Amino acid sequence: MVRNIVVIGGTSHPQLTQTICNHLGIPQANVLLSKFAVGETRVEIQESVREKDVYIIQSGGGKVNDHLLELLITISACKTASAKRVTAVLPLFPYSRQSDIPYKKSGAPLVKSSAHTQFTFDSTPSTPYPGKAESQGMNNDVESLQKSLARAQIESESNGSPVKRRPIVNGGKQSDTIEFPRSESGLTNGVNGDEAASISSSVAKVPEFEPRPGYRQWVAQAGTLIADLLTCAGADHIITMDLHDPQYQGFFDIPVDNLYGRPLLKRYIQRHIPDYRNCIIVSPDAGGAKRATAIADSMGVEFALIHKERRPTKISDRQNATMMLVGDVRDRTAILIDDLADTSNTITRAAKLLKKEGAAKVYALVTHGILSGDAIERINASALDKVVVTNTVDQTEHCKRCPKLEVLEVGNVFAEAIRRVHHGESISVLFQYD
Ligand SMILES: O=P(O)(O)OC[C@H]1O[C@H](OP(=O)(O)OP(=O)(O)O)[C@H](O)[C@@H]1O
Repeated sequence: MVRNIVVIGGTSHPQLTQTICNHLGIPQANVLLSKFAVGETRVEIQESVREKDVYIIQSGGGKVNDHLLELLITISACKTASAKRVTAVLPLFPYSRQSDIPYKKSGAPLVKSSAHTQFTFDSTPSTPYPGKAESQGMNNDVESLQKSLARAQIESESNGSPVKRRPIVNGGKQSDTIEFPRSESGLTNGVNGDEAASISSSVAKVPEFEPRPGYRQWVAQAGTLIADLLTCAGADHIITMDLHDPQYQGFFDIPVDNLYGRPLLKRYIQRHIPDYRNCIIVSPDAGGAKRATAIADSMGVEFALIHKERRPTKISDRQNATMMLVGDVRDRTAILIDDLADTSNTITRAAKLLKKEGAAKVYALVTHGILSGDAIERINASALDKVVVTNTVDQTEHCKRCPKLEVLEVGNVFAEAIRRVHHGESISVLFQYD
């Protein structure tokens, strides 16, 4: 039994809090977590936390925004009640997939631009028009102009930017009408009079902004905000597991302990997958390759990689063409390793591809089984033989609906991390799994 320690469980995962408390040999703290009629979160700490070491267990997944706000208010409540130290224990860290864009402390994205720069929606490369010469560094000949227009169209199609579609000329032969701007001298910019005469001479206008699906210029990346909110609320320390992006730790000014789920996954493979030495570990996307190779290397088994191109639309055979396998899985047991399964599109599509490439069996071992929306139905209907997740997210309801699902317990790992942090011991032993 550890003393002077208080464990508070949020509403996201009561079972995990109970397991952690059982391991620590202490009862959960009395707290009232509810909502006012209007929908606002209400938190009441019903025992003294003065000068105590407080751990608040709250996972992502489910009603993630409600859980996050409840956590922030609980941290603040403990802090104002004079807790000595408050540690937020987030088995699944919310918003951790939204850490892509680095922000300065002042809030602006870390991009270089002069103070007078204004954002415009001009074509890329910039569109020539009367009075405006071709951009620097470009040759003023037809070929370079054609190339730049072609590039602009490819960019427009690949990233959804608001660059207007333009006809492309192939090898000097017009596949469609192409419009070049006329200079005031009567000559088209960069094209002599004869050449200009052979093509349409109407003036190209500066394209106007036309928002359309897929345009992501203003998609907020909330990573920094979430890190700042936790710190502002009063968190002194964060404990989490398998952060989607480990660099996210750098967003915090307080210590972050990112525990690994790999030892649990590795142990499962060794104990439950028949003839595991002949299996092949597969990463379903390039982002998870490091994670998967770490497990493959530690067990001395082979590794394969799937190149995934994410398209947020329905699954179809055509879409599967955007996944490509690098490696040989024929007649082998393939084990997909990933940090999380949310919609489960990634693992189910990967499983389909692996079976198509001749895999005998396909397992998916994932740390965070978020399984939102119709993920369970997708898994049930998929080529996956088994899906193994940890209970960083509550799996009670998922298990009832998914016979392929198996759950590994992480309560003991978090309890041990809490015990070690409380006593000021090293937790690096929890990172080792050989
Ligand atoms: O179950 P799903 O909804 O398909 O999501 C799961 C996938 O999403 C995450 O990667 P992400 O697509 O964010 O790419 P990344 O690994 O390159 O960051 C994660 O690593 C999984 O591969």
